[in-house]
Amino acid sequence: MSVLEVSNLVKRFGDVLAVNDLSFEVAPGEIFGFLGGNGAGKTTTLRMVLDIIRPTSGSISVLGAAPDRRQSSAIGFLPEERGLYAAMSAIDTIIYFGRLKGMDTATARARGMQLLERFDLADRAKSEIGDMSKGMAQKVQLATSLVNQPELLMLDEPFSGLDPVNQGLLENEILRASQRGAAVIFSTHVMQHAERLCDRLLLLRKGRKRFEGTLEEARAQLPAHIAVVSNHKVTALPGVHSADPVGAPVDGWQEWQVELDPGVQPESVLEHCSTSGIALRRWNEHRASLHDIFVELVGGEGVEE
Ligand SMILES: Nc1ncnc2c1ncn2[C@@H]1O[C@H](COP(=O)(O)OP(=O)(O)OP(=O)(O)O)[C@@H](O)[C@H]1O
Repeated sequence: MSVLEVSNLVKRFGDVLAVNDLSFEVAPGEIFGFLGGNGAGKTTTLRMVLDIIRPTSGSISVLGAAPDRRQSSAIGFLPEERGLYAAMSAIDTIIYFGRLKGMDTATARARGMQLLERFDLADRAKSEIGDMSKGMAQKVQLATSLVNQPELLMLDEPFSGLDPVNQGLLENEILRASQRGAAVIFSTHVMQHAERLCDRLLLLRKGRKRFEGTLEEARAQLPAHIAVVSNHKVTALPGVHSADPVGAPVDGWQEWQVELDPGVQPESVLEHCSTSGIALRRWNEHRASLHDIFVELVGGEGVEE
């Protein structure tokens, strides 16, 4: 059973079609990257899942039921707009959120302390949020979303504002939640995190789904590029879309930059060369990164290096 099922979801704000006929599912234990440029509709979708705003049409099922704030005991959410009570201590903040989600104080305190230890903040448990750095406060807020060991963890831009060490801590927490069986959805503009973590990803463009699948499936949408050195003209090989010579040949050996037809696997061209007796001296595949895929499928806006 899916933890989250979104079907033909539409959200209009006046003239703005923020979410346009969006459908997807997320299974237990799955890490699902929710990617798209600025204004693509990511936050709007997450807010509908949380029942903060209502869809114009379409349906959402969270843990087998329509969104309802009473489900909060099974959900963890890190909002894009961070904000906690400045005058409350870190541990009291986590306990407060744990209580809101139906936990007893002792369990919330024990889990809160475990999380603060993992986040390297145990010695700041009694510090007020207002006295903490932005990144520290963000880790406390992350702890509030994890304290109830949610079955559905939704993190809106969780990496922004964290230094590389804390980004690594966050990656570990995402993996840990998924290993525990939670479905994890996170939105990001930073493709490397999505590339490392996601089992599947969804690319959203102007409210519409542009792609959903694994990273490998996303890669298959783009033509493969290969650098090759051969004593043979490679332009006419089957599966080659274009081949441009690089520099002048040396002793009859020419370097080529080759683009294959979409969907053609580099191995099939390599196999053809070997069975046809075409000699190759060098063969380097350039695998498309998620950054390349994002720029190609969604457009360049809203992607960070
Ligand atoms: N409450 C609202 N009233 C009017 N328009 C809204 C409202 N909330 C969102 N929108 C519009 O809906 C569209 C989608 O916004 P949303 O915040 O969901 O995008 P996003 O993908 O989260 O973007 P970002 O990466 O910039 O956070 C935008 O055009 C935005 O202006």
